[in-house]
Amino acid sequence: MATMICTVCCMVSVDCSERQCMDRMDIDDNDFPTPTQQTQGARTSVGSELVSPDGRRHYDEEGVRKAVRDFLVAIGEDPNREGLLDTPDRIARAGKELFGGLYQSPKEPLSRRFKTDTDEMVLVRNIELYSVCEHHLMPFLGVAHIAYIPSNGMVVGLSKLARLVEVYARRPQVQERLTKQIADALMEELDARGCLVVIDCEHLCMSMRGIKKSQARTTTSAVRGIMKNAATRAEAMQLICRE
Ligand SMILES: Nc1nc2c(ncn2[C@@H]2O[C@H](COP(=O)(O)OP(=O)(O)OP(=O)(O)O)[C@@H](O)[C@H]2O)c(=O)[nH]1
Ligand SMILES: [Zn+2]
Repeated sequence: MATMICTVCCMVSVDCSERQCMDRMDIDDNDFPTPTQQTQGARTSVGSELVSPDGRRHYDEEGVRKAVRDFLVAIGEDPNREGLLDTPDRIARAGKELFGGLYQSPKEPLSRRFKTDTDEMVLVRNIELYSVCEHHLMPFLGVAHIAYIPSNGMVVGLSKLARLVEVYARRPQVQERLTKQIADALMEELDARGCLVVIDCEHLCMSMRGIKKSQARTTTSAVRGIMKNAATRAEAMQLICRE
């Protein structure tokens, strides 16, 4: 029996259609490991290959497994002890989620537009965000707030804004670039008349190592188009900052 795998969210599921993922392909059930394979030590996962939108790079699961084994040896651990035996494979699979955005395009969430009869501001606040800082490969986490002003009434589903955040957060990142990329995608792919993106995060590389300032929060913003207008920007900021 054929199974559907979504090349957007990588979920193997019939539920995928409910997630409104747009780009799916048929694969064969035999491409997936059996339950037995999944629970064996030092296992090898067989699954969907992640390929970047331009087709130039793919996610090298075996390469990640080898690198993690080498890393464990380098820190003085024994990759063959029981607790670590599956770790290279776990990280190889986790990496597909954490860095899956490298294999997605902002076109995916933003292409399913629909028309409304208003060009007023749309704002989604407190979109949970987990990313990985490119300097230390440690998590940074917090929230994104996205406001935009549609043109000709063309909007996207609200969940697509959160999906857009995922596309750019699931990569080695710096917070400034993440903020800018989201704003640029809204202008280019959604053809918004203006947008404001505000991101507020804790960086674990500042909390659990180095300077160890766990209360520090970093806020970045990017403003584009007619949202640069002082009154419009102030309105958006007021809506974002309300309790
Ligand atoms: N601007 C910016 N800096 C970041 C981000 N994530 C991590 N950093 C910073 O990247 C910098 C890397 O500094 P380096 O001096 O190269 O590395 P380091 O010796 O580990 O630095 P310390 O964290 O100060 O110990 C640190 O100051 C981090 O706080 C980010 O999203 N944006
Ligand atoms: Zn860092």
